[in-house]
Amino acid sequence: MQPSTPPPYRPTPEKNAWGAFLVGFRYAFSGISHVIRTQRNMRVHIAIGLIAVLAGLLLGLSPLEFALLFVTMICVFTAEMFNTVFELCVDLASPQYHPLAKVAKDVAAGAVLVSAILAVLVGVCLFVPHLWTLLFSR
Ligand SMILES: Nc1ncnc2c1ncn2[C@@H]1O[C@H](COP(=O)(O)OP(=O)(O)OP(=O)(O)O)[C@@H](O)[C@H]1O
Repeated sequence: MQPSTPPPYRPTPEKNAWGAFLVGFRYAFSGISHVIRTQRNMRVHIAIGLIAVLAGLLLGLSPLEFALLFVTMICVFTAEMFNTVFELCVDLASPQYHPLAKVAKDVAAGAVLVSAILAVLVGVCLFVPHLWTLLFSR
């Protein structure tokens, strides 16, 4: 028996521009929720981000320092989200083992690692001076 091919994707047309705009948000939130539910690493990134924000509040980071912290956090979150996109696309295109599939997934995972290293470096630059002042200045 021939495997049945799924029907082609046809987006449902929205009645008006506002409807299309709001539906776009719904899809985007559904994507964010999917990554949080399915990716343990994403939950770890969020937890570390929240701890960093809390530490920033306690140590009195400046607005500019907070801006840098938020930019760095979003870099890590988006890297993890794109990593998930690549994993899903690779699994869709190549469910069997393929050397190119391996390279694609490894590079995507490498991008998350690079962004996480950046976050650690930024964290050190932001927090160490404040901790230093707190601990050693009288
Ligand atoms: N189709 C494939 N062909 C070749 N190698 C693959 C394939 N799928 C996965 N791999 C290899 O296995 C590794 C882990 O892949 P997997 O899809 O399990 O990602 P993961 O990092 O474990 O995902 P998650 O973030 O969901 O934990 C990839 O980095 C890649 O080296």
